[in-house]
Amino acid sequence: MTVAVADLRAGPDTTGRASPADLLRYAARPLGFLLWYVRRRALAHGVVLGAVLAAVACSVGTHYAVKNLIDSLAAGPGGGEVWAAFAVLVAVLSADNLLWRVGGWVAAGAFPAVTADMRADLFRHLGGHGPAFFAGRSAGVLASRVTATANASYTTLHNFTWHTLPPAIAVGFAIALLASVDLAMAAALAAAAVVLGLAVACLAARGQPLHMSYAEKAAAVDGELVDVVQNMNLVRAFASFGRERHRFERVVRREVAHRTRSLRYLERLRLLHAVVTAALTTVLLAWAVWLWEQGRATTGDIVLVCSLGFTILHGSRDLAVALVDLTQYVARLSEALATLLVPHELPDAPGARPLRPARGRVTFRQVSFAYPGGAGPVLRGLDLEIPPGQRVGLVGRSGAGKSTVLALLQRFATPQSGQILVDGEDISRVTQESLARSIAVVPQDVPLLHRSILANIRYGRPDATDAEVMAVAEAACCRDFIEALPHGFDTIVGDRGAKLSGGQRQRIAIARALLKDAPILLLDEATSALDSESEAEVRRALDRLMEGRTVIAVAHRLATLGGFDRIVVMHDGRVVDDGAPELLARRSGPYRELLRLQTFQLAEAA
Ligand SMILES: Nc1ncnc2c1ncn2[C@@H]1O[C@H](COP(=O)(O)OP(=O)(O)OP(=O)(O)O)[C@@H](O)[C@H]1O
Repeated sequence: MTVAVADLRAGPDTTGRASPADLLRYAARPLGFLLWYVRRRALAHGVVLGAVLAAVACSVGTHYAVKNLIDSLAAGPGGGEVWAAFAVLVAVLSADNLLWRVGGWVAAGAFPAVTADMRADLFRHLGGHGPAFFAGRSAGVLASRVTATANASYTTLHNFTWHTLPPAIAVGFAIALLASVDLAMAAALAAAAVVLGLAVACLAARGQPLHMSYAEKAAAVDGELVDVVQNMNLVRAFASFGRERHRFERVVRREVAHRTRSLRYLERLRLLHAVVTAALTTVLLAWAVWLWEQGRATTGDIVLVCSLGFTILHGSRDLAVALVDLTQYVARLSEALATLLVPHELPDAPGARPLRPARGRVTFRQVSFAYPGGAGPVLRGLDLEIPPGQRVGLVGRSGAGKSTVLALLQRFATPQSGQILVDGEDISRVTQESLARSIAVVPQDVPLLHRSILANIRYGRPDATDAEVMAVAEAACCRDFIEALPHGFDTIVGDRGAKLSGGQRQRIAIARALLKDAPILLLDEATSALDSESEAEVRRALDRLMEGRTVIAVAHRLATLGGFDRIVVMHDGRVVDDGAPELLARRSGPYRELLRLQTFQLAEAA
């Protein structure tokens, strides 16, 4: 009973979530995908189906009840037959109306709930992808595909239940009833309806590539729009809005042309069906009158034959139109699923365990790595051993592979050979969630969600109390500037923190990392884009954050590594110099060369 009630409930179904493997089975099977979600709410959809079946039976039965009434009237007054026939007609009419409404009421909960389940599962599936997946795709296209899946599923269910199923059942019932009057006529109409239905379905299927290509072009419009909106500052800075407008209009024109081609194909099909239906209706009417002239049918029979004949012909027309529309919705669903249901690049290893609470020892053992499709190896047998609590500055020329070291440690990609260990555990054998909990990152370009400052800091530990959030904000030197904002901690930061300065964003990231309290801290150019005033504040905040943690900091400016225990110089994917900064500065080698170069550049700039 609990299951049955849950089945009728709206909102995402969190009990029977789809695993990535479940979802991927349906990447090329849009109807199977939809059916899978319908089955998860079998009771509700069963009620809708039952109501539609019964309602259509009543609709068709109405014709028979009218024939009965006419025959009773023709027999003349007397007896209670006329009123009995009248009562049957009223009962069938009322049941017809009521059953549609029962179906509508249950469907109003069930269909949106299916789309909620789908969106929840697709969102979860998206979350399992690594950075490489998102780097290669537009955020706008991905977001719009999730919405498109839900919309296409809803319209498919709606169309099937209210526009495809009823005429299909009506045609079946009507042919069965007609057979009680004239078997030959019923057989001929059945044959015509089947041939017509099949012809339209075949032609409709042939239009699938047209609908698919329209769906792709529609997705491209969404992607283009989001890309430009996200980069509006860049567009303005280069005074290129006019150029972007032309580009957008071109993409929209292309989408409109494909949409028109797809719609016109459907219109041609409808026209073909209308012409054939008109011809069949003429034949049917002539046949009915001929039967009456022969005295082989009563007046009521003629009325029944005519109304059932119309039901069959109009039903087959409605069915054809609905089927044609359905192919378009299924094409949209298919296109969206093909974009979204891509296997995860880096799933957890089978039987992966959570990383034990770590102290922060980091080991790279003979790690070699090349990006897929990249120019060649980026890391070549890299060896690096960092004991817990050590502060290491990673330096070297641009392209040496520094950021790649940080990316591999977070398991954004897997090395082709070698091992990366945290506290002695191979990170490819532990769950990615537990690894992420052990590492805090402060990057140069701080990602912030379009939420309040409080929510953004609390992201580091969702169960932190307000007092704990205030404490880390204080330690990260951001309390003063936050409290000076009009809404203080409740200020919404704007898209990706657009309402804050670079230094303010950086300090919020530091507060967030303090709250996370992970043993390993990665700093990726955390102070490179700041002026000296905000850099001093960020430095103070960073010093507090670094206390007692293993730190790996990628830095271009060697001056930002003051107070570090160790410097590792990378060149061409290898470690070429390694030691305490004072030691490296004293002896000739790659570090001293870098130091000399930067001192020279600074002097020149001065
Ligand atoms: N996602 C990627 N796909 C393909 N190649 C990449 C990718 N990311 C980086 N690379 C390449 O790998 C090499 C090393 O890049 P990496 O970003 O690790 O260097 P880096 O030392 O951090 O450089 P910088 O100091 O300029 O940030 C570069 O040649 C770069 O072009």
